[in-house]
Amino acid sequence: MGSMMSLMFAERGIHIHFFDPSSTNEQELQSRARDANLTNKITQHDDHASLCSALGSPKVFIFSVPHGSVADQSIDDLEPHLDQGDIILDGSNEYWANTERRQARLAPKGVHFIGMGVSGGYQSARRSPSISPGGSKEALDFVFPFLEHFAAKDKLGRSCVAKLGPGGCGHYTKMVHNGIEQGLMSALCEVWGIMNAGLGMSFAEIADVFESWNKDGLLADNFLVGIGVEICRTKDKSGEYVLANIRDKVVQDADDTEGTGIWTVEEGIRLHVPIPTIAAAHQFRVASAYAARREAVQKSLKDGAVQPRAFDGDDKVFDKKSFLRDLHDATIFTFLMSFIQGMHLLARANDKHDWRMDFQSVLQIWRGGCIIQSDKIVDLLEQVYKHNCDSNNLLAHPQIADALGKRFPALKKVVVHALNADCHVPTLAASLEYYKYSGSTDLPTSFQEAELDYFGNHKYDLKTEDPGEPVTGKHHFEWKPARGLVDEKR
Ligand SMILES: NC(=O)C1=CN([C@@H]2O[C@H](COP(=O)(O)OP(=O)(O)OC[C@H]3O[C@@H](n4cnc5c(N)ncnc54)[C@H](OP(=O)(O)O)[C@@H]3O)[C@@H](O)[C@H]2O)C=CC1
Ligand SMILES: O=C(CO)[C@H](O)[C@H](O)COP(=O)(O)O
Repeated sequence: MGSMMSLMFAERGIHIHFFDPSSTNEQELQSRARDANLTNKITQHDDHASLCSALGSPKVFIFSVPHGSVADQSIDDLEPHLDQGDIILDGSNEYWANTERRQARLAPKGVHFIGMGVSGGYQSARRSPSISPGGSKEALDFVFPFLEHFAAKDKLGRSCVAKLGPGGCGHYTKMVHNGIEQGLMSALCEVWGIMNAGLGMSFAEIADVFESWNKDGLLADNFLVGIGVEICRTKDKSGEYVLANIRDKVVQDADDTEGTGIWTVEEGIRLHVPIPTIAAAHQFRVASAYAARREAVQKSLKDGAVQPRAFDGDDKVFDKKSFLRDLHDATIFTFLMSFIQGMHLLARANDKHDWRMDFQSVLQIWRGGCIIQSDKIVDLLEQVYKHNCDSNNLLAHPQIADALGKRFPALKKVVVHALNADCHVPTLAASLEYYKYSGSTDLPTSFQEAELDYFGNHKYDLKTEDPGEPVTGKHHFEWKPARGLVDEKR
């Protein structure tokens, strides 16, 4: 990412000075710079002192490093050379609280630290990524014209960057982006699995379906659907589909390369915001990482493996064309749920930390250059935020209720068929249940509340009372008095 951004800046006239502790990385960037005829715009430095002495004032740095201690180490190394007014833009995927800790560390020196989410993978980093910066107003004002110039542009030519607010809100927004990303990717792989195993469709046929989805309706121009078409069509030199040989193993959470999905789920739990679609997607891919364990379980199953099968039923009963329409609706439903849950989390964090973010700006950042680009879904959400919505409860908005309500029967049909054929639908099913329980006023949790009161005196609300806020109820029933040995002798 770092070398791609360096090339992008250099290509547009900015002289880049860089440092990387790995000589292999340095040589790679030099070689790419030579290929792009940019060597006069890119200068390598062998230590931080040399790097800093080459820069003007204020010095502006961009980090693109693994999350965790690397940024702390880099700050340790830079600190002796930093002056008041210098700005560090951390373009890594970093935990928002680490960003705030670094801001607090550098503030007494008058050095600004901006948590700057960068999205779109290395292809976007090379051309123009989607950028979500958060930090001090002074530093954001200073770098904004520069970021605006380099950020991705949407269809109307507007930049996909905004001054999001103070503290760690920029990295928080990028974290939520990646949580949503996991929800979308899971939904898409689940419907791909249903088409492939359940409906027996070839990769080429699935590509055609994804292509049609990418042209019209709420999935039009969706980035992940678009690259899905190419993935389903790409063959290697031997003429085999590349996808056909890829193991079902997503490891970047399990090996700690990436933390954003983990932090999103943790934040959902910490802030009491239900994000079941995102959490299910995350758990699914974490489970997928343990391929050897899955094989061991499969061997131990007495009745054979639980593997996805072709759907039963003859063609007269099962209309494939109409089922593909249902799959389309189920995908939209689950995509929408990923966005809604992500936005609920952001709204809660925004309230808690008093970041005063503008959610329309967040949506604008996601319009171009990033992985969750879903222009039509963002159009819908933008309308919702324009018209007086409760940002903590988007499901109650009439336009969201309409978009989900009319697709719910299709999602239900897809999940039922998938369950019957043992196809995998963790996020589709989680979205379905979330919809059901979020809109129900008759949950079986009354029984759970009774059990809690029975054994723990946890108290409850009465049905006749106002639904109220999530605070402890006023009522306790003495279901069974606590009795000791003394009581038994009586
Ligand atoms: N890949 C992607 O699609 C995206 C990645 N990101 C984020 O961008 C950041 C970079 O990702 P990516 O480019 O994929 O990862 P890479 O591993 O390719 O790059 C990370 C770079 O940091 C260097 N590094 C490691 N340790 C240190 C250190 N102690 N001091 C200085 N540099 C160090 C690495 O060197 P070495 O190779 O020697 O370890 C490498 O050059 C990450 O935070 C990632 O989450 C954000 C958006 C998209
Ligand atoms: O940040 C990114 C895109 O926006 C990176 O591609 C990242 O590797 C995605 O990781 P994950 O799916 O684990 O969140």
